[in-house]
Amino acid sequence: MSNRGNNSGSGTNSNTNSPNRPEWLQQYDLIGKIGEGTYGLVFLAKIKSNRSKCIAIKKFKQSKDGDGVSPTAIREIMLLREISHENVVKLVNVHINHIDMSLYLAFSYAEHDLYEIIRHHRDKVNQAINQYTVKSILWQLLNGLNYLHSNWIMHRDLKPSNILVMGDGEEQGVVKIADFGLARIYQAPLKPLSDNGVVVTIWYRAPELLLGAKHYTSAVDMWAVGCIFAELLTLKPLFQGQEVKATPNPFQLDQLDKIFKVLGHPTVDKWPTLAHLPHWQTDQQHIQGHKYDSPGLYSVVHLSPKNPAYDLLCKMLEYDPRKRITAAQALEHEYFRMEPLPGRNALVPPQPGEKIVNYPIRPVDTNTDFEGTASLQPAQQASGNQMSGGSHVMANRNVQRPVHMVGGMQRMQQQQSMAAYNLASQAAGMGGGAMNPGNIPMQQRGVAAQPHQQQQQQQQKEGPNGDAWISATEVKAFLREYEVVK
Ligand SMILES: Nc1ncnc2c1ncn2[C@@H]1O[C@H](COP(=O)(O)OP(=O)(O)OP(=O)(O)O)[C@@H](O)[C@H]1O
Repeated sequence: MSNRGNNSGSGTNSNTNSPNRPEWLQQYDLIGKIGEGTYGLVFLAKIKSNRSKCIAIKKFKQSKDGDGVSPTAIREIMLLREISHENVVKLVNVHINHIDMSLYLAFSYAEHDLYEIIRHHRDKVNQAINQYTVKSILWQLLNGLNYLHSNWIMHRDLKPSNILVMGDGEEQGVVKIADFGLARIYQAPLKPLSDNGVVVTIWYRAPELLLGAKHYTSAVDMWAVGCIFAELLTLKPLFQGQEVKATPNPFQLDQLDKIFKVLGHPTVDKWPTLAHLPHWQTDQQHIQGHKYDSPGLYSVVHLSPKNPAYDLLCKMLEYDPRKRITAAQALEHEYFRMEPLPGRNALVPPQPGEKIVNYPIRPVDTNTDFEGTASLQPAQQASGNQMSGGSHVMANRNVQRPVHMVGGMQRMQQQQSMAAYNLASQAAGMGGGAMNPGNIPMQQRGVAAQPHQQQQQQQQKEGPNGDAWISATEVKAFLREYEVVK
């Protein structure tokens, strides 16, 4: 068993303990880079005091103005710290390096994500994901989303790489939504289409967004869930539009074209507010003249129109956002009451004796440190992955690993059990993690100069490298002050 969490290998990034590292970093062993997104890099680290615990640290790039973290970002982060639900990834710590005002968010670590799981089935094993796993993933995704939506948090960028699945351990096979609310930290209504080479996908984007809706709702997330559901069934993205880059315009002709080809062109009859959308006119010029010979969604996803899975999918892909099914309604759908019933461990094999799928663990680039630069030391073995000295471990994407069973079948046998599970998850509620003592960055955009004494206090509390903890009390004080001076 090559569980990253249980491995005590010494594969840490050599720069972790360098004297130039921020003080807070001393509590982690930085293993290496695991990914890169629009807003920054994601790293795998272990907590020194508990080396069985892995953590994913997301380093955010500087904001466009290069002047640090905005008050809005601080607000959002405080909110994210209050979020606690089994199907939502936990934000465990927040760090700011005062030297360059870079922001680091530490999340609990998940070994798998849907992007890799789907890719594995499509490209490696050439076999559909079993029904039980699809249903369990979907149920947990909806459960997490229902919690976020009930707390007025929209994700706005749901896609397979943001849906994490826990690897070996007590939480094996539990689905966690990642990356929620982060777009707002950078005050972007929608993520940029392309920013320094990282491709941002529009495949999961709802039609109202593509048509320029300014006031959109949590229904945009349900559209994305529909697209992900279809992809779990077919292993292919449902609407694979060609992105038009270098424009802030949300109107994405090809993406809309791909959607209309499958679902037919929307009509004002079925979606009355359609005509008010800013790009409806543009759509008229480019698309409305087209005749779409819609093949029907069922033929694309290979489901019978009578199948409850198909019914649920159609309700998620309803054009009119006001008619689109909500997460709470979807959880009540007949699909989840039929065998196989969904369960907490989405990765357990459907039937005893059935083939277990060995999903690869995340590849780690141990040569990249927090600055995104190569470390001076050759890479070492970080976990179950065999890492060759000095070489990039990303090549190890295909390392196979057995998926181990925890406590045998953990499926919910009855609908009541799932309801109980739901309640238990909800009971975790807005627990609110304890805040760390310390300081907050005061050099905020648009904020009047801080009183001298306050600045001095801040300097005293900072670590030698300008790093600081965010404390709830001080952030609140800061926000109050900001509101006064605004
Ligand atoms: N908590 C986590 N545990 C393990 N891996 C994670 C975690 N959070 C993110 N990742 C992984 O890190 C990679 C990069 O994530 P990130 O969210 O930065 O980018 P993205 O989702 O691919 O793109 P974007 O930021 O543009 O939406 C992804 O493969 C993602 O699955």
